[in-house]
Amino acid sequence: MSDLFPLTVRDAVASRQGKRLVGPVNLDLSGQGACVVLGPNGSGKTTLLRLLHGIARLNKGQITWSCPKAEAQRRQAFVFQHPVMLRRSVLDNLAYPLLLRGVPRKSAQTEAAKMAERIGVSQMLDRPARVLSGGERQKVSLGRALICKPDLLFLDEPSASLDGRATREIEDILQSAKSAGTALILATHDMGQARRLADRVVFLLGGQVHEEGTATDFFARPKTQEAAAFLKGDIVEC
Ligand SMILES: Nc1ncnc2c1ncn2[C@@H]1O[C@H](COP(=O)(O)OP(=O)(O)OP(=O)(O)O)[C@@H](O)[C@H]1O
Repeated sequence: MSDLFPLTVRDAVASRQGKRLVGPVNLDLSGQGACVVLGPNGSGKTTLLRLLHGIARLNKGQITWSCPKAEAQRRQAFVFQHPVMLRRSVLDNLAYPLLLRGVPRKSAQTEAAKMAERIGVSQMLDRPARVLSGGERQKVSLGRALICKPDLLFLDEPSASLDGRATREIEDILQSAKSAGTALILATHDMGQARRLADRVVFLLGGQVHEEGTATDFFARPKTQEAAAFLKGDIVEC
């Protein structure tokens, strides 16, 4: 299997109704560890993640992977801020992506039960997924994304509106996915989470990459006034 990374973004622009939402963006990501995308509300974090994953339309520029695009898309998954649960049990929600890939039901359910163990939902396998709490839904959605062993996982605000314990559980799952070799690209407003998970940071302002670098450098020595102000918790306008 060829490499998915590096990911190369050249002069990428997304516009809607005559308004430029993102771009031009230039980025090179190697795919090691977690890249955290930071920026004020409306700076383009969600749009950038969706562009990279191929679920938002690119108006100009190029996004290229080191393997063919269809293969790259098969090797990625996306966890949304508000996960949609299928009208099925927790077990069947977890098994679903494997069924879509042609894995026989019995094997898919065996794998789903193992994943449930890993993400801490094995006591609720038969429960309808739609009655789960926000934190439980987010864990199932993560399990559903990880069950096909993606090389890259996108996450858009994975623990927004979750409490400390649920956030910690989500981060534990992410840390172990990261250790197992899954690259993460994650948008978050939670600066504690960014500091705990990030290996690299991309800081967006007004739809453009304002600053980018290692997490150590970004948090200790931001290069721009705007990033320094953002880290201090000052209001930074897009
Ligand atoms: N389909 C669309 N049509 C028009 N404008 C859009 C569309 N999608 C997003 N936008 C606008 O693009 C800008 C960037 O939105 P985006 O959701 O990517 O930002 P964000 O950084 O993720 O924001 P937040 O932190 O509030 O979630 C915003 O001004 C938003 O209103």
